[in-house]
Amino acid sequence: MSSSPFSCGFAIIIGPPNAGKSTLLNELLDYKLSIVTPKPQTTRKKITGIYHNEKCQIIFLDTPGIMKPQQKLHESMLGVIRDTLKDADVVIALLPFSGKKDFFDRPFAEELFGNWLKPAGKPVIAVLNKCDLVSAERQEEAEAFVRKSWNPAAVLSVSALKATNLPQLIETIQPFLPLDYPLYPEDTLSTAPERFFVSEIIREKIFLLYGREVPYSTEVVIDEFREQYENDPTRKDLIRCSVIVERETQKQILIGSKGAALKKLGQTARKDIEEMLGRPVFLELFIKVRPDWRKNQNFLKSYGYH
Ligand SMILES: Nc1nc2c(ncn2[C@@H]2O[C@H](COP(=O)(O)OP(=O)(O)OP(=O)(O)O)[C@@H](O)[C@H]2O)c(=O)[nH]1
Repeated sequence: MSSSPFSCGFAIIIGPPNAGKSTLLNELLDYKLSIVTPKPQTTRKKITGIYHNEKCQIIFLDTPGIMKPQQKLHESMLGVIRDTLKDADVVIALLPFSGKKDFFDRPFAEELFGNWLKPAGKPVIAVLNKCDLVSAERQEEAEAFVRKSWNPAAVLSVSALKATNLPQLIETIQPFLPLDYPLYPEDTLSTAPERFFVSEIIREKIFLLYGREVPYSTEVVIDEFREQYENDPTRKDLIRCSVIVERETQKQILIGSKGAALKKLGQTARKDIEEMLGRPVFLELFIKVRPDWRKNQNFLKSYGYH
């Protein structure tokens, strides 16, 4: 633990799908870094978000939700989580209140603490999210239960959605950060490149605009990102993306009748991309069918999953 007036280090947020990790990160950083949608498993790559205040700098490593490996994509996600755990100074175990009889998914919590966090040997802060769904009494019961069952370094109930107890969360994390100097300049929100956020915005729009199985079968690849506006403000930046799907029927759904759905996707994504970049862009989307890409190791590699 650090007793220095300034501290800095890496925190990993780990929890089940839909626990609220992206919401928490976005709320803490007051900026839309990782995508947030109501469907589980929308976060597929590690994102680094950086929180600053006058006392600390916390470099957050976001992870995909933990789930049973049912297909190759999921195995690769689990690998990302294991690797990210090694880099962390402190672990935020995010358990969402379920609103049901049990406080939260107990078998999952057993597995998380027993199989993942104990072997990793890192200090763990148990953060019980979605506390807006339960009474204060129930929060206290749940906190006591977590302390007794797994004895983490700290336990705290928060609501990422309503921004409840978030300053307390920062204060709880701070003593576990080992460095006494910041690793990044104060205005750095994330080290991930702009093109990563562009693809995340497009993926978010696909999740929001299309129902059924389509979003889960989709990957977005940036083929070209030509920055021309800075040198010549009469020319917009050009972004060419491939939207990869598994089947011809999914391609038809993405395109929609007379291309209407694809047009809407392009328009809504472009608006957010321009807002994020602070400059105008010309966005081109190409839909490509790659049968069963999620089961193919070569495709997974070429899309950045290792
Ligand atoms: N009531 C309530 N809902 C929340 C809270 N935090 C997040 N949610 C909701 O829970 C859902 C999932 O939130 P995300 O932030 O996408 O969850 P995630 O853990 O990043 O999900 P994955 O992408 O599956 O890993 C969304 O509908 C959020 O609005 C909270 O504090 N209270």
